[in-house]
Amino acid sequence: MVERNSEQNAQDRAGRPFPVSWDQFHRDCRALTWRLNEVGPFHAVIAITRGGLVPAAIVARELGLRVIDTVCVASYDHDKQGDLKVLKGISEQTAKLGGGTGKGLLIVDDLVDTGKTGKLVREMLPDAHFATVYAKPKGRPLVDTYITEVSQDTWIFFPWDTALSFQPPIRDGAA
Ligand SMILES: O=P(O)(O)OC[C@H]1O[C@H](OP(=O)(O)OP(=O)(O)O)[C@H](O)[C@@H]1O
Ligand code: HPA
Ligand SMILES: [Mg+2]
Repeated sequence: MVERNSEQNAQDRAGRPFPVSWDQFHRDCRALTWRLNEVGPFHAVIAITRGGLVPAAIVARELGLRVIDTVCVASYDHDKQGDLKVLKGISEQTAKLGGGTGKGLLIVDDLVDTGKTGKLVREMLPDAHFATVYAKPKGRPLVDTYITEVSQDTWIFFPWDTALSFQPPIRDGAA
């Protein structure tokens, strides 16, 4: 029997794998921006770190926005969610642009899963527009605009978390 390493077991626990390449991610971010372009204009983009930094850079570039702030939240240790910790909120300057409630601000994250992170940030900025590239059913009601929905038991593997590696043939048990 083939020895399965701990990373493979972690992926099994995480459910159906959905690997996303840089190319695909860029395309999905551009598709998201086409939708957001109909909704704006926005004063600033707020990335939920760290995953939101990548789509926020692409969306900001496409929308011509140069004011970019962050809300720094930590919760997952690989595929296990712990308590949410807000390590940094938005700056006073960005808060002013949003009139204190986030009006005209665009919050961007890579995905919503349970929706816990999105809920926390929405509470901080109730009138902001919340956009994600991917959405799972539990978190989807929190998002104003997203591109691709995946099932709750799917685990999305982002290109910045992965590397090319050998895959066994499908008939030999590859996912
Ligand atoms: O809807 P939820 O169940 O709250 O999960 C979604 C959040 O989880 C991931 O971030 P994570 O906390 O893993 O940090 P990271 O962005 O630094 O990877 C992802 O980037 C979202 O921000
Ligand atoms: N992929 C990567 N990070 C995540 C996910 C996911 O499906 N859900 C919560 N954080
Ligand atoms: Mg995140």
